[in-house]
Amino acid sequence: MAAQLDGVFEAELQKKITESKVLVVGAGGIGCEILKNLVLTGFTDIEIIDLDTIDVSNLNRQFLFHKEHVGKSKANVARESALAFNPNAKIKAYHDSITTNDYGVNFFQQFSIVLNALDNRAARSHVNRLCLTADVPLIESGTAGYNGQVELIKRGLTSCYECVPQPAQKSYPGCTIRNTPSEPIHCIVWAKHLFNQLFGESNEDEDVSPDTADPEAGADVGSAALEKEANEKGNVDRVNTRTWAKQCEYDPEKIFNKLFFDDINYLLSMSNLWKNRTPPKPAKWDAVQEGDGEDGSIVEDSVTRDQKVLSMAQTAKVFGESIKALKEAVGKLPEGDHLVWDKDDKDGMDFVAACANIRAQIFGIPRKSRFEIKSMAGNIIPAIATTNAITAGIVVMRAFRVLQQEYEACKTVYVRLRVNGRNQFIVPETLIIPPKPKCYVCAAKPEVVLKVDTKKLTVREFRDDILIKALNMVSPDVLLDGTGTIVISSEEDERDCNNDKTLEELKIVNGCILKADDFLQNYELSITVLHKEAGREEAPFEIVADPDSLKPKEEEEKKEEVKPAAAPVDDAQPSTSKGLNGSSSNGKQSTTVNEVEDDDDDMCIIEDDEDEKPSTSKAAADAVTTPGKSVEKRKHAPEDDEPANKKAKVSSSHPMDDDDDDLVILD
Ligand SMILES: Nc1ncnc2c1ncn2[C@@H]1O[C@H](COP(=O)(O)OP(=O)(O)OP(=O)(O)O)[C@@H](O)[C@H]1O
Ligand SMILES: [Zn+2]
Repeated sequence: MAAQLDGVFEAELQKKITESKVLVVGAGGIGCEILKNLVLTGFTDIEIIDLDTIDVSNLNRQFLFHKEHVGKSKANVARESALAFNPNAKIKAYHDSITTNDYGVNFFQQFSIVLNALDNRAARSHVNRLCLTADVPLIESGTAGYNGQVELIKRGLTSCYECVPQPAQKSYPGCTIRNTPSEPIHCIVWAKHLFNQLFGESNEDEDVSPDTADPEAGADVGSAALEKEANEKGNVDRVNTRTWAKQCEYDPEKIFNKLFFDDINYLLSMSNLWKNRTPPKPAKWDAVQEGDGEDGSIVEDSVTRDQKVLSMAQTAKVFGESIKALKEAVGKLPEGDHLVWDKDDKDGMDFVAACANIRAQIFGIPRKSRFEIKSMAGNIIPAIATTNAITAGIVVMRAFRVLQQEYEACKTVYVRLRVNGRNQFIVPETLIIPPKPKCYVCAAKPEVVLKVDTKKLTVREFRDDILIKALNMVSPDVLLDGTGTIVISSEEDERDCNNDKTLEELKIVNGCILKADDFLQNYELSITVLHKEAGREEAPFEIVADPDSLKPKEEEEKKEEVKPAAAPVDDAQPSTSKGLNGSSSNGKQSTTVNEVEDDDDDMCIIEDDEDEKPSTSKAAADAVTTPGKSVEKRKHAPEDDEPANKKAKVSSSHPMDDDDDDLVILD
């Protein structure tokens, strides 16, 4: 590699590049560029993960992929193509989602640096949290059209991805969507919801039926209308939309007439809604088919079909065809499974475009071409290959700085379409933005690492033996981070059904993070779970924590002052993995704990080095205390036990004016 030639990079950087191990998350527009840059600059130990397969629409900018790769795993093909640049590189590809439990804290800890090239918040937040917990620097990047951004996220130094809440995606009031649409986007959102009701994962909030609770309609107007209609016709049995559609075998005519005639008539009966609005005009399948003199021919040419606003008769045909195709697709799935709407899936897109346009016509809203609807439905801002390339270039330049621990040079960078007053189109922030003290993700809060056999420990044992007995909580609530699943609730009975399940059964496995909150004591803990198979002789759990950050058990505090210190663990054993154990409620004790005279101790806490707060499993433990006590520290960390990767201190007084970040500041 050119970059490995002497003189291209300074020797020290070259060495760091060769020795580092990098994870790239996402092999799309930015990910492909990053991978190529890494390989060309001499990185040789790289892992890349992407859950997706290659789509034709990716080929214009994701240049590691070609026509023959369509349908194949992005991560695998990106690996193969990048190896052509440097066959000596070691690249491991995962065709998987980074959010699955296989990629926990242990997985992240192997890397010197993580480079995000993702396209969604959920995955970004997930990687953000894992990198913070694993204390691995993360370079986050993103582009939207001509704009790009590269940002370093480093625990304790910079703000994290979630320090500032991301603006919520625009949402529309349910009543507007269900009852009174006035813009094309309202009809598009309704059509996407309808897709989910009929074929996808239905969600009560996304019901597409007229909304009788609309405050504008006035009390009971809707339900009165419904009763009247039901009495007259005897057929308005509002069963679940999917059940109803299945019952009528997804007959396009019946679905059309229900959605666009019956439901619209029903809306009309809510007369308050139309006092100051143009009322909708119900449409009947037969009448629309006839086309009222319109062109009703099927448009074969896909470009025209995409770009032209079709006639209503043509739209009705697309509606019918797409329902047939989607019915077939859903029929092939196992019972209970559902389709997922994707703008790139022809039938799903046809269905949404057709339904949105039919509804728009009924409400007197301008109809749109399929192409326009696709952009709006997929929230699409066209991806620009050059922005991705520039952004990925900055990502890798930032990676060099991080490897050299020159964090203060890693200010966030923005890529812009037009130059600013200083003639820059690649614009760095003036400061490193520090963590937000109240950030619920990265603000320093007590962290605990729990090593436990997740296949055996039950939720009840976790609550009673670990949270209550060992960590001194009183009435904890516990959430699984990332998914938000409630594992333990302080509300009586709310989650009792979980009690006899193992942690693994609740998807709490290696690397998961639990947020435990005991609001009675204003006591919050972040618990990183590490799975360990406990041998018969071993205690079932082990906790690594900074005892200063744990709440003492108040009444016991005094009583235990005279209690003997913890087990005489050999001072030369600073390891977290030896000799410091807990015991389960069944009273089985580990060998080490047996040495404690007063062996009603449930566990020993391994305390992190004070300077290394907030603690992580990475920090070497250096003292032992007994549980429940307000922590008598026995400091015995020999100097050479300091973790090698102690945080680099960042000097805020570092003179920035001579910043030689040659790539980024273009004056
Ligand atoms: N949870 C995840 N785990 C792994 N990869 C992910 C995850 N979420 C998203 N990705 C990947 O991140 C990449 C983001 O790339 P990009 O923004 O170019 O998206 P794209 O889907 O390739 O393009 P477009 O959205 O413009 O059609 C995609 O390849 C996507 O599959
Ligand atoms: Zn934060």
